[in-house]
Amino acid sequence: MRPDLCLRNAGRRYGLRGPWVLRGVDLAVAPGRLVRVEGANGSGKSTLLRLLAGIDAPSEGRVTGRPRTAYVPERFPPALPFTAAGYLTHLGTVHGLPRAAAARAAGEWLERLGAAAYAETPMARLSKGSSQKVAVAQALLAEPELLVLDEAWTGLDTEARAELERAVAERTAAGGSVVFVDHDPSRLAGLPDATYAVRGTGLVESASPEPGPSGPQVTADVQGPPDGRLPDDVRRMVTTADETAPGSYRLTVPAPHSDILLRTLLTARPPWHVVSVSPQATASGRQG
Ligand SMILES: Nc1ncnc2c1ncn2[C@@H]1O[C@H](COP(=O)(O)OP(=O)(O)OP(=O)(O)O)[C@@H](O)[C@H]1O
Repeated sequence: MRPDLCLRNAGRRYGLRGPWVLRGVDLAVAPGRLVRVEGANGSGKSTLLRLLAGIDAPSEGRVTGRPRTAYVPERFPPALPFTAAGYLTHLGTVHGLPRAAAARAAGEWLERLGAAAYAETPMARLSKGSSQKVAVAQALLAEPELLVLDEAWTGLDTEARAELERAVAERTAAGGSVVFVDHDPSRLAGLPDATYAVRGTGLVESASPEPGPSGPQVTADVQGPPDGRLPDDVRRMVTTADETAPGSYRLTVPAPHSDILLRTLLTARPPWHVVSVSPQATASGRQG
C-alpha cells in the first residue's frame, strides 16, 4: 500500500526574509482521497498546492511519501514551441510512457476534453479555453497517483468541466488522490473526503462531511456473477450498497460519479449487468 503524502511542520515563505505564507502545516493525503482546499484570495492556497505537487519545496519542515504526481497550475504557459498533441506526447514520454502509448493517450485526452480538432495547432495559437484543456490533459494522461488541480476548471466549457469531474472520480476510484482548489463552492459538492481552509499561516479542517450524501444521488440495480463481490473501486465510490439477492446489489452513488460507476461495472471482468438506473430526487441518509 502506498504511504500517505505528508506535509510535516511545513512552512513556506518567498525570499529569505519574506513573511511566512504557511507555517507549521501538518497534512496527510491518503490514497483514494479527494481533498478540497479553500481560503480567501491571496491566503496561500496555490502555495500549499505547489508544495503538495512538489513544484516548490517547503522553506522549513518536510514532505514525505511523494507519489507519482501531476499538477494543473493556476496559470499554464501556453506559448510553447509545440503543437498540442506534440506537447502532450512529449510530456507522456517524460512521465515514462513509450512514445506510441504517449501519442495514443494524448489523442484520447484531447478527444475526451473536446479538443481533438486542435491536436495539430501550435500551442501559442490556442485560445485560453483550449490551452486549459491541454493543461488538464497533460496532468491526466499519465494516470498520476496524486492529481493537484489549482482552479483547473476555470476557462473550460461545460462539457470539458463535466469531463474533468468524471476524470477526478476515475482517479479516486482507481485509488489515486486528488487535491483541488476551485472558486465555485458547488464544484464536486458533497464528494470531498476532507476540506481544509488556509487561515492565517495555518490550515483548518472544515467539519467532516455530512453523514448523509448532500448532492443529488443516482440509484443503480446491478447484477454480477452469483458469488459476485462488488469490485473494490466500485465499493469506494458508492454511498450505499445493499445486497438484494446473491450477486445483486442496489447501489446509490453521487450523480457526478454515476458514469464512472457504470463504466467500471460494464468493463469489469466478468462484466456486470446494469438492470436499471434512476435518479434519486432527494438524498437519504447513508445506509449499509
Ligand atoms: N512567487 C512568489 N513570490 C513572492 N510572493 C508570492 C509568490 N507566490 C505567492 N506569493 C505571495 O504569497 C501569498 C499567497 O499567495 P497564493 O498565490 O498562494 O494565494 P492564493 O490563496 O492561491 O491566492 P488566489 O486566491 O488569489 O489565487 C500572497 O501574498 C502572494 O503575494
